[in-house]
Amino acid sequence: MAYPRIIFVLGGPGSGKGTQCKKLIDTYSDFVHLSAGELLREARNSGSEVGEMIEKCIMEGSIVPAEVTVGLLRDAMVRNGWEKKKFLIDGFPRNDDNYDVWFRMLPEIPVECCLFLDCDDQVLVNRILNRSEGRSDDNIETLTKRLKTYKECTQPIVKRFGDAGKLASIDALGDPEIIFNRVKAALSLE
Ligand SMILES: Nc1ncnc2c1ncn2[C@@H]1O[C@H](COP(=O)(O)OP(=O)(O)OP(=O)(O)O)[C@@H](O)[C@H]1O
Ligand SMILES: O=c1ccn([C@@H]2O[C@H](COP(=O)(O)O)[C@@H](O)[C@H]2O)c(=O)[nH]1
Ligand SMILES: [Mg+2]
Repeated sequence: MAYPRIIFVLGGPGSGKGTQCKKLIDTYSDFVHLSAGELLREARNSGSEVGEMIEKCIMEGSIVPAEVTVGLLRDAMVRNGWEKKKFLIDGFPRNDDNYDVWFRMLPEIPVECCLFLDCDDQVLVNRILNRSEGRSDDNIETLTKRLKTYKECTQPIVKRFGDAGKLASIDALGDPEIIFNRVKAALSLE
């Protein structure tokens, strides 16, 4: 059986994960972009108890239990055609629980690397507060909590990938096109 290739994409809120993933799928037809946050935003509208729990986590900048998120990611991979694809998993894994449950639920899928977009706090704040996508969590109160969660829970995950020799880290300051050149170089594309 041919398994998909997995590239996790991490970075602070506003570091450009979605922007760079879009550039990758527009350039390379075998890439599929799955944003964990986007899948959760869709799932919160289900009207179920799980939907209410997701809404609470999003507004608190906290992390949804891993079984929920990994289930959504796995279903999305299956919908997209499991085999021979390269999945960009954007905004996941965000904490130890995410990391451990992913490898427990999907042990057979090889993870190629984690692409990490490194960006200053002040730049993150400016980008998020100027984003005009109508996201309910793009306000200073929730953003402050998202940044705290990122530092306390997600940065240690970046370190875990580094310790495993699977981290592709790039400077995410500058023009999106220049950053895209760094992304391609970090992923050995072109
Ligand atoms: N290199 C860049 N320079 C300036 N603005 C940028 C850059 N990259 C992205 N942006 C803008 O910053 C905002 C956040 O970018 P994006 O949505 O890609 O970030 P993200 O990492 O996916 O954030 P989140 O974690 O909140 O989903 C968007 O308005 C985007 O257009
Ligand atoms: O794996 C994940 C991804 C996201 N969340 C929650 O969603 C929001 C928004 O995520 P973005 O990546 O910025 O779109 C995030 O603050 C978390 O509350 C999650 O719990 N788990
Ligand atoms: Mg995003």
